[in-house]
Order: sequence, then structure tokens, then C-alpha cells
Amino acid sequence: MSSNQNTDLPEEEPSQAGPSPKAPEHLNSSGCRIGYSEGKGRGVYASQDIPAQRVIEISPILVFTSGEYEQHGKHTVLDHYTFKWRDGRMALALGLGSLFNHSQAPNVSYILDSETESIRYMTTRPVKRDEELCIFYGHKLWFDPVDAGPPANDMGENQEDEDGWGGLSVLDDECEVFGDCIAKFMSGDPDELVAEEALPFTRLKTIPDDEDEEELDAAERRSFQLYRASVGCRYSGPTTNNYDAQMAQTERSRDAINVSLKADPQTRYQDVDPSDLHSRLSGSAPASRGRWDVSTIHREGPALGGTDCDVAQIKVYILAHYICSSEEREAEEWSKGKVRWACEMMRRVVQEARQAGRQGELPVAAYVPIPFDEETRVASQMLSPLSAHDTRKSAAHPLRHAILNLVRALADYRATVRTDAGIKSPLPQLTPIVDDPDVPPHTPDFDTADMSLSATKNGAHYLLTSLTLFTTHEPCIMCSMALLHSRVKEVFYLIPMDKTGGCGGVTCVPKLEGVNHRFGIHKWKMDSIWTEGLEIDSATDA
Ligand SMILES: C[S@@+](CC[C@H](N)C(=O)[O-])C[C@H]1O[C@@H](n2cnc3c(N)ncnc32)[C@H](O)[C@@H]1O
Repeated sequence: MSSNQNTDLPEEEPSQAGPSPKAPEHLNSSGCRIGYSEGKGRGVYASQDIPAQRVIEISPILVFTSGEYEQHGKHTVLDHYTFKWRDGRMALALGLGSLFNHSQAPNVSYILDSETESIRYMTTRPVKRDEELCIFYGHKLWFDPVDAGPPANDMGENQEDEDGWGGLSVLDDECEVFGDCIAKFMSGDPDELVAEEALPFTRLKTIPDDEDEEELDAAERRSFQLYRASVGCRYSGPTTNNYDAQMAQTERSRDAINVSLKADPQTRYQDVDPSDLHSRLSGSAPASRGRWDVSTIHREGPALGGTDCDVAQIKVYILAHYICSSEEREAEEWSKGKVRWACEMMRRVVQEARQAGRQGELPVAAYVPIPFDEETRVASQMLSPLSAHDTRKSAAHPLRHAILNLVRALADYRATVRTDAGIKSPLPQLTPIVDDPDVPPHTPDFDTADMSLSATKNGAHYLLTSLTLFTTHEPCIMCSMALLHSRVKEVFYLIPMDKTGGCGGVTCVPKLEGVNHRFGIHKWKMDSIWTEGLEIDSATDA
């Protein structure tokens, strides 16, 4: 398990080989139990449905000094269970910690907490009852994994410097700071709200001070046109000023409502009575000042377009933007669970960038996770996270910025995704990470082939509508513009680029007068260890 695998002694089979004995009746307070996993020995299973971002196990550790381990531990079965702690020491997780099996698509992440000498395990997505809970050991395994599914990211074969739990030692360095940052949010109620000043990021203001009620009214009118033209397809057409609209990521956004449709011979779209939609939506608007900007509608029912237009009733799922004032938007609340999610996603993008750096690329990466809220997950059809890194060096192409690569990958993903068949990405260097091949639990039953056709016809398949993007470096002006065009919901970045940045560095693109979309900008508060290995010339566009 460690990178200190003994090479002098003959390899012994791990203890789980042979017929499986009866699993002990061990059940921890989070609903994890021990079970047997075909070909893997014992494993940890969910005995009930567990939501995302829940701490499911805190394992105290037993620490071996490096001398002890070299002389004794590594010559025993412990070598399959221990992993690198700090200062060359090795740790054995007690409790359920040592029984998590490996998966290429893990549903559990963990952090090492040196203060309490323990490891905290946390779900990264909702887990169903009786599902196995797995972590990711690293890229160089010492056994043939049972789930030889898609790799956990695009790091592929080039993992010379990682070795089983040694892969975790990369995390270990990061966790020293990531852990301290994340530790604050790891315990306690995931629904507990986090005070603004305690958030691990700063929110930048992207709405000009003089944006007033009058403009909101104008936005409302445009948003009506928007949804009149977008039922049943992804919107990309006429501009709409949605003021970096706060997503309605609550129960309201997945309302299934019935609307009357009639064929519109002039266009491919259906004509919808806006008052019908609006009255239903405005009834659930949280504040009178707010406006609903319906940007994505997923339908359920017969195909739209062509001769099928004269459908009388159709069920649609609406992903709505709530157009709000700056005060309202700034008041968006963050729960502990959501902060944990953001920390984990930021950690992933940092890992991706470091890996790119080790491969000789610029250490710049971007990552679009599966949305935190289930409603947005369902409505956005984002069934798998996507990551990309800068490939300017290997491609000898000046435009291969991480974000442009990601937008391109997302466009292809949008155009090819089939909700019933998992993910597809035609770009080999941008293999998506499959966090959860079975999600989302409430996928609307729309016709995916028809959707992709609509997407291609509309040019809408590049849109980042409702999605959050994490990136290591402040996007350059070109990438900020691409994000704006893609209608990203919000961007988190770690390293400000004072000489080239388009999100506050040189200028703030989403704040410019006349732009047709505004997105949220969050500057991560961490520096030094988070940013280690991510150094690029300050004059470089990221
Ligand atoms: C930390 S232990 C996990 C618990 C172990 N299954 C047991 O019964 O004690 C690591 C060992 O589990 C097995 N294992 C873990 N994940 C596996 C996978 N995906 N496929 C096959 N074997 C796996 C390997 O034998 C590995 O050495």
C-alpha cells in the first residue's frame, strides 16, 4: 500500500484472499457497515442513503516511526494498509478507515488531520443504501483493481511519481494546509451556515453600483423573450442581461409545471404563453424585486420540432436564474457542506495543475464539478465533472489555455452526452472524471438525441449556464470573455494575475459596461502551500 513496498521478500497475498468470513456487525454512527466486496475482500458499505459532503467516518491513526516501519511494518501485511503520514512516518487508520477499498471513481474523499491524528472521510456525492464506499488510492496500484473503469482524471499512465498510497502522499503535503483550511468545516452540521468572514474565499463585486431597478425591469423584458424562444432546447440566442443572476438552486428551480404549447411555423421553437410560466414562477419568487430569468428548460414528453409541435401539454423542468439586486446576490448563503464541496473542488483543480506541471505543461488547470445542488445537477445535465489543463506547450498552440480547453471539452460533452449511457468526451487529453456513473437520481426523461440536435443547431452546446468553474489562476481577459459568453454562473480562482487577469487583475470583464452577462468571482484566500508548484510568469495569460 505504501510506496515502501518490500522488494526483497516474496509478495504475500493480502489477508482477504480465500473464502469470505462473515462480516462483523460493525455499524458506525453515520450508517457505514462492513461488507464483502467481490474480488476486493472487506469493504465499507452504506447501510442507508447518505447525502453528499457528509463526514461518514473519523478514524484515529496509529503512527509508526520511519525506523519502525522500515524494520518491521513494511515486511508484514500492514504494508497493504498503512500510508504515508508526515516526516516519513507511516500511519494505520483504525476504525473503518483501513477498510475502504479503492475505486477509480471514488465516492469518498478524506483529509489527514494532523492536529487530532485522525483521518476524516467524507462523501463526495449522494450515496445510495448498500452502495460500496470507496476512496481513490492513487495511480500506481499494487493489485489489479476490480473496477477498471475510467480513470479518476486525465493523468493516465504518466504517474511515475505516485505509488498507491504514495498517491495520497501528494495529497498529504497539500492536506497540511488544505486540511487546516478544510478542518474547520469538516465537523458539525453540513447545513449550518458559514459567516461571510469565515468563508475560505472572498467574493468580488461584479455589479456596477449604478445598476438600478430600471435596468432590472429591462432585464425582465429580455428574459421573457429568452424563454419564449428556448422551450425544449438550450438557449444561446439573443442576449439577456441577467446580472450574474443568482441561481435558483432551491426547490423552486426544479418545479415541474405544465405549459401550453402550440406549433410555431416560423421558427423551430414553440410559442409559450409567458404569462402562464411567469405567474407560476413569480408565485415562488422570494422577493418582489427579483425577476426570474428562465435560461434552461428540460422537457418531458413528445419530441419538439418538426411535426411534433402541436403537443397540447408538455411537462418541463425549469432551471431559472433569479435576477436580483447586488445586495440580494451578496447575501447568498453558504452552508458548511457547500464550503466543503468548494474546498474539495479547489483541491482537485490544484492537483490537476500540479500534475500538468510535472508533465512539462504550464501548471494551470480548470475544473467544472457536478453542481452541489441536486436541482442544478439535474437541470444542467452535468453528470460528470470535467477538468482540463493548459496544453500550450505540448500543442504548440497559443490558444490552448486551460479554460478554453475546458469550454471546448464542455461543448463536446454537451453535444454528445447521453444521460442514459454515462459520459462521452471526444478529447483524449480531457477525459472527464466520473464521480458517479449512476447520477442524477432524478434525471428528467428528455430525449437526449433530440437535445443534442437542438444543441448543435443552436450552438448552445458550449454553455456553462448554471455551472461553477474552479481554476488555479485568475482567467486572462480572453478566457474571462469566453466564460462570459458561456454564461458561467461563477468562477473560483486561487492565484491573482495582476498583469493579465480579466477577473479583477487588469480589468474585470463581467463588470464592464454593456456586457450581456455577469458572473460571480470568488478569490480563494489560501496561498503559499496551495499555490506551491503552480508558479507561472506573472506576465503569462492564464
Ligand atoms: C486498505 S485494504 C482495504 C480492505 C481490504 N479489502 C480488506 O479486506 O482488508 C487494501 C487492499 O484491499 C484490496 N483492494 C482494495 N481495493 C480494491 C479494488 N478496487 N480491487 C481489488 N482489490 C482491492 C487490495 O488487496 C488491497 O491491498
